[in-house]
Order: sequence, then C-alpha cells, then structure tokens
Amino acid sequence: MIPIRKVFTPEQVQQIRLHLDEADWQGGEITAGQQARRVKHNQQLPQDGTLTQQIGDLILDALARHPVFISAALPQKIFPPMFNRYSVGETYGSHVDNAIRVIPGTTIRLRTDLSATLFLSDPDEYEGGDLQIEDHFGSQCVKLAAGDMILYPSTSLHQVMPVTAGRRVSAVFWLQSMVRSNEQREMLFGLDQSIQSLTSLHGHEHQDVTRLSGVYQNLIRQWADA
Ligand SMILES: O=C(O)CCC(=O)C(=O)O
Ligand SMILES: [Fe+2]
Repeated sequence: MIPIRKVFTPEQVQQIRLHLDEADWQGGEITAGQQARRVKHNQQLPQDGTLTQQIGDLILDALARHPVFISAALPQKIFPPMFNRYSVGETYGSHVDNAIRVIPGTTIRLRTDLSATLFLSDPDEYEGGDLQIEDHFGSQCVKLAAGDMILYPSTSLHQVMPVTAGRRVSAVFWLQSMVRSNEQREMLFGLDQSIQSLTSLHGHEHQDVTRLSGVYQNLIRQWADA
C-alpha cells in the first residue's frame, strides 16, 4: 500500500472541485460487479461524460509526471478514472474489485493489479468515509489530504466506511502493471527508492549506483512484460 503525495496542489483540487460539485451525479450501482453492487451505496459521474474524461486526463497527465507513481506502479494499461461521491449515510461495503475490466467504448481489457483512490475532499470536509484496506498485517484506515492518492493491491478486500457528516469526493481507477506480482513489484520499488537516495548522496557516477541500477534494469528484464 503506497501513498502518492501531491498529485494535485490545493489550488488544482479547488478548481477540479468547482466543476465536480456542479455536475450531475448518478447512482453508483451501474458499474459494480454482482457482489459489489449489493454493498455499493454511493454516487458517481457518468463514465462517458465530458467532465469525467477531461478531469480523468488531468489525473493521468499528472501521474505520468510523478516519479513515485511510475516506480511504484510500473503501469502498462490504465483504466480511465471514475468519480465517486458519498453523502451522509453512503458507504461502499467490503468487496474485492473485479479482476478484469474493459475500458468503456473500446475492446481493450485490463487485469486489475493495482487500485487507486485519489482524495478530492480534505479530511476536515467529512466525518467517517475512511478507506479501510485489509492486508497481511490486518486492516488499515486511509484518509489522505485532498490531492493525495493511495495505491493498493487489487487483491485486497476493502471498503469505504459510512460517511456520517459532510461529503467525500474521490477519483478511483485501476491499472495493469508491467509486473504482475505484488511481491516483485514491491521489491523493485524498494530497490529503486534506495538507488534514488544513493544517487543523491553519491551522484550518478558512483560505482555502486551504477551497479545497482544495472541490477534494477536486469530484474525488470526478468519480471516485466512491456
Ligand atoms: O471511493 C473509494 O475510495 C473506493 C471505491 C471503491 O472501492 C471502488 O470503486 O471499487
Ligand atoms: Fe473497490
């Protein structure tokens, strides 16, 4: 589970929210799988709407320039972001996301390796509404600043706790990674982070930096599908 900080600045979030808060929201059941539909009680924007596509593109552009996202996700195919809203009493009960999704309007299919929630409401705008994710160590509650995103394995059981005051707005999407295995991807991320910090200490030319960068590239060669 990896936080991706500052995908958007507070000013950018504010601009995006101006548009989202005026949009026409619809019932969220439409896009859920059979099990998820029973527990999904929220609102979302139409997937083929102009606003969905425009803000979705802003998100994907920002992420393409975010080194931590690229290193953590090693994305191969990304599902266009969807927008969720939870008012008081709304919740998305415990579920695992569908394994395969078809990109709307295309025949492109992707396997969901990673799920992402980009928070578009500040924590002080609502009560409840934590994203609770189960992992090997138990369950963790996530509620990040507006503009921050959490990336977590799509294999995890997760839920959005009921909102008890205010409103929670988020963007969610899924991606297929070049590296299917969570364990391998996490090791690559750890290695890359260490190479980055060694580089800033010793410079690109340092022998160990060169050697470790080679190991990183060769592991990608072993494990990644381009
Ligand atoms: O709104 C969220 O943060 C997560 C929603 C979710 O789990 C989903 O759409 O599958
Ligand atoms: Fe989900």
